[in-house]
Amino acid sequence: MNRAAIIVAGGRGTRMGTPIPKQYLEIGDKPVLMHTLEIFHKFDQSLDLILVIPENDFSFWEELKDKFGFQVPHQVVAGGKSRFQSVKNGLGAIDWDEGLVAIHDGVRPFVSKEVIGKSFEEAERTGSGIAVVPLKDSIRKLTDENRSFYQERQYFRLVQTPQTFDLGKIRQAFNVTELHHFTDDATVYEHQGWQVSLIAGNAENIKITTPEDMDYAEFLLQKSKT
Ligand SMILES: Nc1ccn([C@@H]2O[C@H](COP(=O)(O)OP(=O)(O)OP(=O)(O)O)[C@@H](O)[C@H]2O)c(=O)n1
Ligand SMILES: C[C@](O)(CO)[C@H](O)COP(=O)(O)O
Repeated sequence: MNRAAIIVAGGRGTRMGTPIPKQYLEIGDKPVLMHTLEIFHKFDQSLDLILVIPENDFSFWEELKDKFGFQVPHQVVAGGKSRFQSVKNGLGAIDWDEGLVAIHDGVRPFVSKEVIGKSFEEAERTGSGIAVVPLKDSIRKLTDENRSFYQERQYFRLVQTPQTFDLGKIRQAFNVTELHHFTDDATVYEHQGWQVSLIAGNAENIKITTPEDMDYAEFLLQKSKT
């Protein structure tokens, strides 16, 4: 069965606030994005890897690859104005029609190989495999009247990536006008009336988003080496 992974890194990292977008910041010995590509390559060396970055960053990425001697084979595709558009561009770059595709945030370098494997297995079985984790904190729902209500947290999950799909189905799902609530790929798939299948993610699989995440990322990297 054909298998690909689209690593989306077409964002600007405004919440991180660094002059260089967060996907290119170094943790340990190399940029975040290189750690992410490496884990997918280690998972399966025959996986087609598609990296989506802003077109303006293409030459910068070439410089980074030279500087860090980065050898993981991958195809580079231009990002879009939103994550939805970046994923859509990535889907368009796959040159086969039947198989499975994992969609993963470039800024989640600590996904485990086990989670990637489970997401592919579930997508092969049911059409989709979405990594999620339980909540650790209590949660409250806010209302427009400035009130808040208790919610039963066992009915909620935090959604991660990878989100892995049957390629034909996810291509069909992305062939729609973008809606504001399409913050992830599961939501786009679900918009077709199809139910998504959840799998257990790993707690370390954080999305590097704000400056304090960089310190935690360094800690996680060191921990993974011990
Ligand atoms: N036009 C975009 C926007 C986001 N992403 C990617 O989607 C992932 C999750 O997005 P997020 O963490 O929100 O990244 P940014 O959009 O870069 O961050 P911010 O919202 O703080 O600007 C990231 O790997 C990001 O690069 C993308 O490929 N194309
Ligand atoms: C896809 C995602 O990482 C799942 O948690 C998340 O929805 C991306 O959201 P963002 O608005 O791009 O930060």
